[in-house]
Amino acid sequence: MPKITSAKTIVTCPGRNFVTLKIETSDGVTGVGDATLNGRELAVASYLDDHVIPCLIGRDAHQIEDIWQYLHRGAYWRRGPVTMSAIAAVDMALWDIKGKIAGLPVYQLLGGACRTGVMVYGHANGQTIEETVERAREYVQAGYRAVRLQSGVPGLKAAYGVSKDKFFYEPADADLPTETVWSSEAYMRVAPELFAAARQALGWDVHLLHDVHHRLTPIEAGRLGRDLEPYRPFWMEDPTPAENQARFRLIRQHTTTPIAVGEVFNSIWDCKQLIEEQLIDYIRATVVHAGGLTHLRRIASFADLYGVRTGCHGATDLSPVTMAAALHFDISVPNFGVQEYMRHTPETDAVFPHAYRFQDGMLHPGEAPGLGVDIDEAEAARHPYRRAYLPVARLADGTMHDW
Ligand SMILES: O=C(O)[C@@H](O)[C@@H](O)[C@H](O)[C@H](O)CO
Ligand SMILES: [Mg+2]
Repeated sequence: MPKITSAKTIVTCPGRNFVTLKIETSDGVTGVGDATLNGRELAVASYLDDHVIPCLIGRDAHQIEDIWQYLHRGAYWRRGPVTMSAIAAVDMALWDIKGKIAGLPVYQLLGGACRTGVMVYGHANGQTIEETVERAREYVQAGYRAVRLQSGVPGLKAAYGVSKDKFFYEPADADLPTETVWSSEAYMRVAPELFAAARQALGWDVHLLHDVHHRLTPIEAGRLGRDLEPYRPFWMEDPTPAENQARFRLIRQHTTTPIAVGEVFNSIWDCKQLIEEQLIDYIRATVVHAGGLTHLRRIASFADLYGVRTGCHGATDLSPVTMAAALHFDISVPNFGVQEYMRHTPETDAVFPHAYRFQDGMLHPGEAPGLGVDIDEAEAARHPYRRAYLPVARLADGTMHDW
């Protein structure tokens, strides 16, 4: 059996920080896992280096479930984004190793393909509605079947999801958190106008998505959902903070606009009530922050009981290792919805060579054994860590709000 002989974390910053776990076995087979937690990267690297890796050495790399249970139960202190991202990285690397030894792409080990490819959505954004719709048109012309729309808000210097760069979006932009000012009132006026303009320009054959990014109260979210209904959004994402899952009952009472939640979740307990009360339509939890493929499959199976579909997070702060692992998950689950695909920069892709390819609005994980992604350590070493924080948001009167 392939024993784990060594493991290490690799921190690199090709334009933004990534933490990668690399595990080596007695067979000489290696596997990689993403351990990136935007703005808190070194916490996960330390959790792995100082607390997890010593416990891995000598274990049977094939025992993915037992190692998962050992790291989850054995820590005593359970859950949380740092812990579950570290466990996720181990899980991804062990599935990578298992696939390489079996000579099969991981999706074949997960039950095989349930679809020909994985529908993805791109990110159209702009300072104005016109700019955003123009970007969306470019995504449609590039073959995307689904596009997220995020525009600036008149009167606000910055709005979530609006990038200075036309194609790439990276919110962790400063050595200390950038302070932004938010107005829900101004935002709630412009979002329906954005969707009206987009439907007018693009028609009905493209899925349009939107990320509220945790910023509204439940009743405001109910109002926004109702205002968007004429434009049939594919989903309204993160309408309100989800620590209290019961908050979503009020939104559900007021709108049929589909709801997606979960990119900040790290375990099934964060979404159990949302799913069993059918308060959401898509679960956004992803491989790197929700305990890896092993735990994410449990969440997807539970969601399937209630007709909730997957819609995994796929922002640039999730490395190509997560994107590769997510595609093996996406193509193999029965209740797949859509996969976010915020493309990485060429600089990042050079550090993480990968097999997945975009074609006709879809990604496919490829047929390489394992996850089909690796880390070029020499290239990674060229990009030293650089501290970066996500922004924070305050209201005009200084009250802390949700970014
Ligand atoms: O839906 C999304 O992609 C966003 O919510 C992310 O861009 C999110 O802001 C970042 O992943 C935070 O690091
Ligand atoms: Mg989001």
